[in-house]
Amino acid sequence: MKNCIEINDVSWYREGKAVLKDIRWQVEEGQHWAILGLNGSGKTTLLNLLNGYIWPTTGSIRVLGHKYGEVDLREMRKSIGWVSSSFQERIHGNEKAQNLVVSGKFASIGLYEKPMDEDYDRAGAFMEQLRCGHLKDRTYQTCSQGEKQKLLIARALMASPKLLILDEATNGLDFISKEGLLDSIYELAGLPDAPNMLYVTHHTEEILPIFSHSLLIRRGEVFMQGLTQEVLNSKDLTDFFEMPVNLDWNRERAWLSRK
Ligand SMILES: Nc1ncnc2c1ncn2[C@@H]1O[C@H](COP(=O)(O)OP(=O)(O)OP(=O)(O)O)[C@@H](O)[C@H]1O
Repeated sequence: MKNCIEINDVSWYREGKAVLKDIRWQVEEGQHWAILGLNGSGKTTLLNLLNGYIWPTTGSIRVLGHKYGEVDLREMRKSIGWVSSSFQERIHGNEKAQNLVVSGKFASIGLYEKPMDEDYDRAGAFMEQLRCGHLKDRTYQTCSQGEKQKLLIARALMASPKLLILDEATNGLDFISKEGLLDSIYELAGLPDAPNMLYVTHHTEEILPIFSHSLLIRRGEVFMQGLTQEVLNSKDLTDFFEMPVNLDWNRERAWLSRK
């Protein structure tokens, strides 16, 4: 089995302290992982390393078979989709939803190259898949938070990424919108040529059964990693959060409450 991600003994220091320390993590091709960590634990730093926006102080990184340092990162990033709610602020509000999605093919914000009819057809198909096809002629700024997230995922899919990072994708969504988005993410995993997905979240109950593995990060270090069903349990999460918690599995999702 080939590895999609190999992070070997990676540390990243800033201001004399380790923001990430001795990270060892491997994601096999075809696996989908959840990444769980408290605020400031180092998740965004890890994603920045994966995308080559920052460089490890020590250790090595290999993504999709390419060792960082020996590969053109701009080319690499075309294979990595990163959907983050913070990215929403960088979108021109008066962009038409359909054009925003199509622009994902060129991995740029705004349309600079002339798309072809088939690009619009593909964009339309992804929008249908994510149940936001009806928005195609709407401007981005008139879409709700949940609709914007779906458009950004459709946009990321246009580049046919091999790795898709969903970074706090449900931020600001109400219950119905959140569950709708989770349904769409679940369905994405079932598509032929589905990308490997990483799902970064603060909420255990959002970790769908497709995320077979989980990585728990605490204070810049890997606290635990492995099969989600094994990693997510009351005892280990009590240690992880340093607060007594109960974890109940219901409909293959892990619901956390305070003891
Ligand atoms: N360039 C930097 N210089 C100094 N400290 C940094 C730098 N970047 C991140 N940090 C610190 O490293 C820690 C981890 O930050 P990071 O953004 O990776 O956390 P996170 O897990 O993504 O948090 P959140 O869930 O709140 O987004 C934080 O304490 C942050 O202040």
